[in-house]
Amino acid sequence: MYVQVSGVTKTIKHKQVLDEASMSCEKGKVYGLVGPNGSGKTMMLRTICGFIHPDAGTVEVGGKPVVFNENLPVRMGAIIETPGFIGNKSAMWNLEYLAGLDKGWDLKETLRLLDIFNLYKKREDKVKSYSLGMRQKLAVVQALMEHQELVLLDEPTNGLDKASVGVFLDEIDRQRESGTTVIIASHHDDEITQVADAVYTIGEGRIVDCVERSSTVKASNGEDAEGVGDSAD
Ligand SMILES: Nc1ncnc2c1ncn2[C@@H]1O[C@H](COP(=O)(O)OP(=O)(O)OP(=O)(O)O)[C@@H](O)[C@H]1O
Repeated sequence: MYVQVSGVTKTIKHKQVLDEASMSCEKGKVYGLVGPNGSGKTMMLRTICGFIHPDAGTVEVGGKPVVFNENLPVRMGAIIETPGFIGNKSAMWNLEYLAGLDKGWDLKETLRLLDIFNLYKKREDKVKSYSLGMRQKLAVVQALMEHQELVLLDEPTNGLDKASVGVFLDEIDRQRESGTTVIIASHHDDEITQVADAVYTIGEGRIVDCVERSSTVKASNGEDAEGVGDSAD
């Protein structure tokens, strides 16, 4: 498995935000992560990034352990929480700045992504002049522009118009074809159903279900069961 989260438990300020949560993701597949507000979707993504230190359990990406503040997944792009762009600088400046010295950054790919999301002509405009949806699309461009192996997206279509959602879903298909593993946390079930190879459901910090598009259910504990919608535990 490319991503392996095993029995992660985390308590923050006396609240258990993850409760022995486990999920696994194959390379080159797209996963949905759904669940009610406060169920732990963002916490799960932060755990995979190595942004939180679990009280128990382990995370591995690409066969390497992810350790808080030490070993973070290297080939990873993400939108987690509100994307932080510098408003007084142009979109292009922000993308180049965030790309830093990463050898994976690809100008041609970045311009292609700006183009498909209708931002190409506005790439030299200051980000503070961008609308909410435009900023969100810029964040998607930033998460995808470096040919990452793993992309984690928290509510990536928030604020996007219908046409832009379509462009986004097509782009995720393209990412899958190029071998990227994508995990999308979302409340938009219709979009997730359309694009994901498998959908994990989280409730009160526990992964409670995993439904694969092939209609075979594979529980997070590794057991197989037949039929869509069966519980994972
Ligand atoms: N810094 C924090 N301190 C204490 N509790 C927190 C903190 N951050 C998140 N939580 C709690 O962790 C739980 C999981 O939050 P999380 O943000 O992962 O939920 P979510 O599923 O992403 O929700 P939403 O759909 O609203 O985005 C919630 O109960 C939330 O109140």
